[in-house]
Amino acid sequence: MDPPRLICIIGPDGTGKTTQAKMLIEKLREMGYEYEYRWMRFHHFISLPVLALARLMGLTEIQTLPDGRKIGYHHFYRSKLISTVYPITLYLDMLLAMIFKIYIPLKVQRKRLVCDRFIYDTLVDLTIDLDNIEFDNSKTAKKFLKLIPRDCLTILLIAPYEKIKERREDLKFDKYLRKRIETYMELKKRFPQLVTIDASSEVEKVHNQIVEIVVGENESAL
Ligand SMILES: Nc1ncnc2c1ncn2[C@@H]1O[C@H](COP(=O)(O)OP(=O)(O)OP(=O)(O)O)[C@@H](O)[C@H]1O
Ligand SMILES: Cc1cn([C@H]2C[C@H](O)[C@@H](COP(=O)(O)O)O2)c(=O)[nH]c1=O
Repeated sequence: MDPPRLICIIGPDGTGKTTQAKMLIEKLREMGYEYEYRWMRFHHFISLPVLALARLMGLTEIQTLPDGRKIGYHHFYRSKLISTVYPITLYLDMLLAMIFKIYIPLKVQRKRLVCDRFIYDTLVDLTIDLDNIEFDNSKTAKKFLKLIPRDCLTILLIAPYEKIKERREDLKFDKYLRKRIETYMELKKRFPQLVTIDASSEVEKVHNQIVEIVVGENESAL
């Protein structure tokens, strides 16, 4: 059977999504399937003025790391206005991104796509920004979820905090990494359709597991 035409790899920072998405595209190409890469996080267009306003209101904290890199935190739960308006504008941005980056290529151009991050990651980002663990149950979250095509295969890469910290120096400074991992664990419970892989093993092992899920055990040796 052909692999699904839309494959999404989601999960906390540093779990290997980009690495695995690229390896999967290469493997599928060798098998005769042309897939395109899509990065599906942070589409800010309509939400941009809201982000700017939030910054003016002092709701954005910027942490500068010893090497000069910066990590931004959104404390949007401190403002009723921003915590109401931001998810709606982000939804509209996601809708636009879905139309141009996913629906048209998938349905009109008949392309095959591997996404590095997807709508579930945006729900996790919003859960953290709004400090609302129930966000994925909200009306807005349901609207986001409705954007997901029915035949989409979503693979969640998960790894323990200590493992992720080893891989990416900068992430040990991220104040919300633990909370982010916990939020993905909650997501996994709520959405059993997410295929979860322990991403703490070596790159090739994780890759083989993904290939097995995508093309089925017998065909992966092709
Ligand atoms: N299974 C693995 N074992 C060890 N190191 C890995 C593994 N997968 C990825 N890495 C390394 O971990 C780092 C992060 O990987 P990658 O950028 O693919 O993760 P990511 O989930 O896309 O991260 P982010 O979302 O923060 O961009 C890279 O240096 C990569 O080489
Ligand atoms: C892969 C990719 C990344 N970025 C930027 C956006 C963020 O600042 C970082 C990390 O994003 P990730 O989702 O955690 O990988 O990289 C980008 O602008 N475009 C990309 O294709």
